[in-house]
Amino acid sequence: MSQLPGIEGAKQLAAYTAVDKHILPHHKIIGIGSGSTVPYVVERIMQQGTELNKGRTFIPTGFQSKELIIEARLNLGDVDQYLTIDVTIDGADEVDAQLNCIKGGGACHLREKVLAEAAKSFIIVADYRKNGKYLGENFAHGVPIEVVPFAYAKVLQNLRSVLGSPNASLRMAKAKAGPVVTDNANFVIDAPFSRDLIKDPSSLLTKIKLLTGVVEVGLFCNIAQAAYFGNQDGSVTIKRVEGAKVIEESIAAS
Ligand SMILES: O=C(CO)[C@H](O)[C@H](O)COP(=O)(O)O
Repeated sequence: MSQLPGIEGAKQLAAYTAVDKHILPHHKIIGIGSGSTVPYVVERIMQQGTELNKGRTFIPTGFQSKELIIEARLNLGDVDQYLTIDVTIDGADEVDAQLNCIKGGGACHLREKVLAEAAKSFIIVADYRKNGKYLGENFAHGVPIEVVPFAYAKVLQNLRSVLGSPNASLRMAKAKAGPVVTDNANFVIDAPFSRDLIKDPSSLLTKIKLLTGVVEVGLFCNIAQAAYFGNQDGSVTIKRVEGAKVIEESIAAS
């Protein structure tokens, strides 16, 4: 299905397959996530045709996806107008066996979580590198935590000395002197945790969220209904919730 080589091909494959399965003609309000996989989601949605898309509204998770929606000439909305979204499709930095995710590599996880929770179905698209058994297995940068700027030093201290993340650090900008500033004018801390501390991500999420000054945590627990991973051989691995279980299946390369 994908004509692109390597990792880009894997991202495109995941995105195209997820759109084909989850963005159906009757879906009118659609959440668009952030990152480098999501442009392929928008590409595939556009391939569904102008006629279908003119009756739809697309809600972005941040500046990047807003630009994608505008450039594609799709109808733009916001989550304060549409409290219920039919489907949100987004990327992830890592997904575990239970479909818990680390998100926020692009510092958009506050809006991403609002749109994920507002959606009747929240679907992840990623390349094979993000498909793990437990969180922190491959993604070593840590859990992204959005904080209000004036509280960042205190949150850092608490993460290091109370919650057991000695290497927690303020995310610094690459082409600007100073910290990364989110779309909500906040800072981001990246907090790596040992396997022992992250093995119950819901409990860790609660502890981090209770620190005063924390706005949102990039741990998405029990929110995703399915994750699509494009593989190097052109196949797609799908993990999806069925009842109380997560089922894993594969679509062979076409
Ligand atoms: O959470 C995110 C942004 O905050 C992204 O969805 C995540 O970083 C994955 O991005 P990519 O598709 O580039 O791997």
